[in-house]
Amino acid sequence: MMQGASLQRPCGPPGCTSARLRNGTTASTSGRPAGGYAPAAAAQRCAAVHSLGRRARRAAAAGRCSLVVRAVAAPPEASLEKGGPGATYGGGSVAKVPVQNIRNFSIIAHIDHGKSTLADQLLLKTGTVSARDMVEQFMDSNDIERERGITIKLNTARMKYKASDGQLYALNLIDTPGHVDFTYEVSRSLAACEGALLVVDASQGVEAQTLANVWLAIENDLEIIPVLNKIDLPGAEPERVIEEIEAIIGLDCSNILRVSAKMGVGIEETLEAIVRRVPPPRNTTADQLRALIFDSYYDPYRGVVCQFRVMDGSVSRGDTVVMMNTGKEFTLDEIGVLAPAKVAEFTLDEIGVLAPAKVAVDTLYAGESPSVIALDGYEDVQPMVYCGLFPTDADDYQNLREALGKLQLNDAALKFEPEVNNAMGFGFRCGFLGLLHMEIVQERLEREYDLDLITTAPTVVYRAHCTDGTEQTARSRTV
Ligand SMILES: Nc1nc2c(ncn2[C@@H]2O[C@H](COP(=O)(O)OP(=O)(O)OP(=O)(O)O)[C@@H](O)[C@H]2O)c(=O)[nH]1
Repeated sequence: MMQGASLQRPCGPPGCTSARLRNGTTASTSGRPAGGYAPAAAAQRCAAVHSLGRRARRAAAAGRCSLVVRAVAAPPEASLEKGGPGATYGGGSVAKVPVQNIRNFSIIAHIDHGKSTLADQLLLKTGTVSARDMVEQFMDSNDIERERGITIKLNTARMKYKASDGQLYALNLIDTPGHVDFTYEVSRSLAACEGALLVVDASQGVEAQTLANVWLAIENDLEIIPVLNKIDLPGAEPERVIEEIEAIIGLDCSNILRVSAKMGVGIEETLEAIVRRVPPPRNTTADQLRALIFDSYYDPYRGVVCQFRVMDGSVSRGDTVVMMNTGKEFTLDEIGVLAPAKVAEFTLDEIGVLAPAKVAVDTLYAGESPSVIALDGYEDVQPMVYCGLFPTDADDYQNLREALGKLQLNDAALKFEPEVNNAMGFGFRCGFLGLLHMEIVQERLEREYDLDLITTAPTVVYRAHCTDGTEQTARSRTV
């Protein structure tokens, strides 16, 4: 380590073989790459990470709006040129997209009403994913999502679309889960958008999560575009469902979109509706940076990667940003947008990302002023179901602690605290939003972090209002 130079933080994740110093130089660090990768592979990877920076710097100066990123190794042909307030697309084609041509939207619905299938069609229609590369539920990248056919995490993708007005638009999409246990993911997604496609199954009509998600969208002041999906089903009753939407939700359905995501019907109309009805983000490029982190995850190569929406100002690689809640400062090593899967388009313009930080949700800002007002965050979630998680091998206790910490970055609804049990030793008492959430967390810990776990029977907490006017809480034996 160089004398007199304080280590700011690793430029990559644990295992990356270099680190950035406060004096701007890069120094080598020793140690094996995380995850058991050979040092050569890590070094190669690290070089790819650094190479992204140049593109980011050129591109991001303009930025406004939006979603995220996961730093993806840019394909060699990805080009970012011309700078300025516009988007530049990879794959050789370069096009500018001014702020007024950006649309940030979510897809919300009750479980299984067809959100992910519709997202697939939008990706196909816009050419973001080729027909050859397309697989069902393309955006559900997690193995568990694929196996179970459900979405458990919000997923983002950026698409370019040439609308009927001849202009090119950048459409930033967030696909959300439908199951009630993952509602927290939906609320976070909606905070980063101006509009939402409300998908309703034409054979089932308005369901519990349709309503719950609509209220969330209304709370966030979003433009809601109703979409009647599965019109191809023999049991579809479009007219009855339209009446239901109007009566129960109060949405005007005179221009409702009639779609069959499965058969690819009504997709062009949906894209046009997004362009015409979802308002563009406000142009605040000249303001001081404020960005809302709506998701994050742990990458073994890069450390913590944050997905954020720039609400005001712009962001560039190399900027120093501050996490409002913790007051911690970070330098942005990489920024970019998330093309679904780690392929193709890698653009780094109006969108930004990535700061290593131990937060799942926070406001970022840059500059001197301590008077920056925090963006509305998210409500703190209250777990509904609890269970104890204990490693079968006591030596894995520390690994379990680390795994829970990393998983929590990607799942802000997960709560945990240490617990000691006479029979099982040291472990954690964990809180979940429901039984499915509990099952998924358990499965992710076992699969993604290679842990063998013993799980105690789930319990819920009751709050009893006693006749003497007191209030008591009690834990049920099992759910
Ligand atoms: N017939 C028909 N089936 C559809 C259509 N759209 C989706 N489906 C089917 O409905 C099922 C659920 O679709 P998904 O896209 O996974 O639903 P989802 O809303 O994303 O589900 P969650 O994310 O788990 O809430 C799948 O079997 C799809 O093939 C459609 O337009 N017509």
